[in-house]
Amino acid sequence: MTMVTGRSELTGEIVLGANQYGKAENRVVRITRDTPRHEIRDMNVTTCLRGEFADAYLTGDQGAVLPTDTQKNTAYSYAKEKGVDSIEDYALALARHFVDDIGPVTSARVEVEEYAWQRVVVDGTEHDHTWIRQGQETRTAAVTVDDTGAWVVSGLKDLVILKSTGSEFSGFLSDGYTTLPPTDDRMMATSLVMQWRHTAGAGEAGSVDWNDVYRGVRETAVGVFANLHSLALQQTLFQMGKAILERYPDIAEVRLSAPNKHHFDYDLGRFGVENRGEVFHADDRPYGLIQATVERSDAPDAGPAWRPYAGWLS
Ligand SMILES: O=c1[nH]c(=O)c2[nH]c(=O)[nH]c2[nH]1
Repeated sequence: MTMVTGRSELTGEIVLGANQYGKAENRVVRITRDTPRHEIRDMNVTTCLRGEFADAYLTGDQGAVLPTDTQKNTAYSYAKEKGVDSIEDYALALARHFVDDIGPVTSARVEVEEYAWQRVVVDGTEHDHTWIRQGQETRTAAVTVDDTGAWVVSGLKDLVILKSTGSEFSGFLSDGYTTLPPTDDRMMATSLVMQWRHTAGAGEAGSVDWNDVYRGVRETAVGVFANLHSLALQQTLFQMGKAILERYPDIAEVRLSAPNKHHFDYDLGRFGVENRGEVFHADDRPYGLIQATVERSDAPDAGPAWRPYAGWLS
């Protein structure tokens, strides 16, 4: 961030700063059909290359540039060649290929979103090749590979969760603009975004059961949300992160972001009707946005683990 201090004329040399490029949002759907019972993995795959690409920007020389079209083709081909046992392993294979096999690439980042499908049940029997899209919840993975190692951040987003009691909010600071009444019984709802950084598993392929850890982390977060009597969404987020770190020693940190999806008691008193937390107005905006990182004091350095592609350069 640049501080604006007043009018000045800058005369320094103009140079190319950080740069990266890739193919964003390849919609890759992989069906495994080796048996009559098919499996589906539905992904949104983003590839990003970092390396010796300055000439493309400075002179237009494309000699070092692996086209984004080729990156797209590789993402689709790897879904077939390597399969998609987990989005983490798929992303690691793809990122490693770009770093190991494409000369000018010094670092590759692959970001994957996965959409969940639920097998339909027809006449009491699970159907072999038909599914229904499961809500808006999305599983995510962001993998970075360079010559020195690999970093894996797993996550989820848009997990919409609500509890109708077991939440309060009171004792807050108040000033002349404060109108919010304290409450010891409110609805609490959010659309949770969570990412967790692994310290293990980036080495040997198959050394971490990413799918199993994902299920466990999600289960832990949901359990805390449901069972903790919450004094604030802030407290709930910290306890979620803490429980995840306690359960998984290989996870270094958890980042959580949670919009407070406000549900206000609708004033039925105007009609002489009592409303005891039974009828709410679900407000979609504005919303409180509560965010926290829960981390270990001895967590190893994050390196490029959080350096994003889809977003902006950092
Ligand atoms: O859990 C909450 N945290 C807040 O910081 C806050 N602020 C607010 O108005 N309601 C809430 N609820």
